[in-house]
Amino acid sequence: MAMECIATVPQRFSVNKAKEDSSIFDAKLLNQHSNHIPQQFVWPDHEKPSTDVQPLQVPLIDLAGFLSGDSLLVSKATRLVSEAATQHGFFLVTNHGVDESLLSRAYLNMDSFFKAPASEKQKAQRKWGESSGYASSFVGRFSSKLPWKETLSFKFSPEERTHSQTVKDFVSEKMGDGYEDFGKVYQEYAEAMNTLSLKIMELLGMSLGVERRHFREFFEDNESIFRLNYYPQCKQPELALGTGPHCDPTSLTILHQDQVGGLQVFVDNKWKSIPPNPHAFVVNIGDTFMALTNGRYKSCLHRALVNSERERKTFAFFLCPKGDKVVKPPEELVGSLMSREREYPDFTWSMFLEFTQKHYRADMNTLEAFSIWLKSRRNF
Ligand SMILES: C=C1C[C@]23C[C@H]1CC[C@H]2[C@]1(C)CCC[C@@](C)(C(=O)O)[C@H]1[C@@H]3C(=O)O
Ligand SMILES: O=C(O)CCC(=O)C(=O)O
Ligand SMILES: [Fe+2]
Repeated sequence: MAMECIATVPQRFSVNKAKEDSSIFDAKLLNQHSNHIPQQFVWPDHEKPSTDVQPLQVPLIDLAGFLSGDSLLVSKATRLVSEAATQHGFFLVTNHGVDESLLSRAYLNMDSFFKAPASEKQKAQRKWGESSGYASSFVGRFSSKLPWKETLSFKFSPEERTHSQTVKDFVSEKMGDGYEDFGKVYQEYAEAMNTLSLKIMELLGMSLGVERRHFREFFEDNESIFRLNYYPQCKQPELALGTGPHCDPTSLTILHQDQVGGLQVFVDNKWKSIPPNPHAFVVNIGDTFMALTNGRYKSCLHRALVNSERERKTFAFFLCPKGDKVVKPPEELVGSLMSREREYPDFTWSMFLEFTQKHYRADMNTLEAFSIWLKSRRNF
């Protein structure tokens, strides 16, 4: 069984809520001036990367086959998704309809941003408590176990709902002239992820035996997060982590990884790798969707390693419901039919997101810690 997200002691944010000082983490400087990484980036022994890691057997779902309506292909896709989502929450999607040239433009633009001077990147500096903007290793947000990465995160809502291009507008507002193409390519990428995620929601709905449109309609007016993960080379990769062990608090993650590799999932008490496949997206269930299925589909522990030879780049699209929507499972997944009592309280994504941005560093226990926090607030 995979290590699904369960309860223990919550982690706290560092006391210092001052503006993040991203100048402390400049990997180029760190890599040039020392053979040792700063102590804040060294993880405890029990969390350091392990070496002898086997690949996880993850099903490859043919999305076009599912959408074709061919009954054999539909039943194969729903069976594979149901098995994977029940066990460890990860599956691969191919024949996804996302244009390969869009992917290559997205990788090219990523290089140009993350290789720019810190002063340029800081134009989009993420503010404390905000989920969008540029952040380098979250210096100032956390005081230890810092991830060896820089990130640029955007809020995304479908244009037909907001009548605005949220990603493109963010780039033009924060970065100004010279970033028109940059904003355009990531607006297009986020829109492609939105389309793909709603198709996957149809597949998930059918695999759970609920109405095909149930979850698609729940997420149509989503308020999602699109994040670029840039993992610089690291001189001591055996001591560091690009992204620490966690379950995604969001609903569904659609990840594209470059050819470097480093994503691992904790299944059957062992870390297992998900090797790169340029033609497929890695899809995983998040905490919020686990709650929407009353615990039937699992949000599981995963992490990202770094290496000393090559930088690593990934795109993570985190599908999230509209912030004020109540997250509760459909009747079919609760009560006598399924003989399952409610696993989690009703909540809204905006409260859960605020919990992860202001009170609790997402790890393997986020949803349980949030449930406890919610109950304590509701008792007052
Ligand atoms: C809602 C979110 C919080 C994080 C980004 C999205 C989904 C994944 C979360 C995260 C990646 C889990 C590991 C810790 C974290 C702090 C990180 O390493 O980036 C998390 C993100 C965040 O809080 O910014
Ligand atoms: O970059 C990766 O391989 C995984 C990143 C991740 O899990 C995340 O950003 O939530
Ligand atoms: Fe993740």
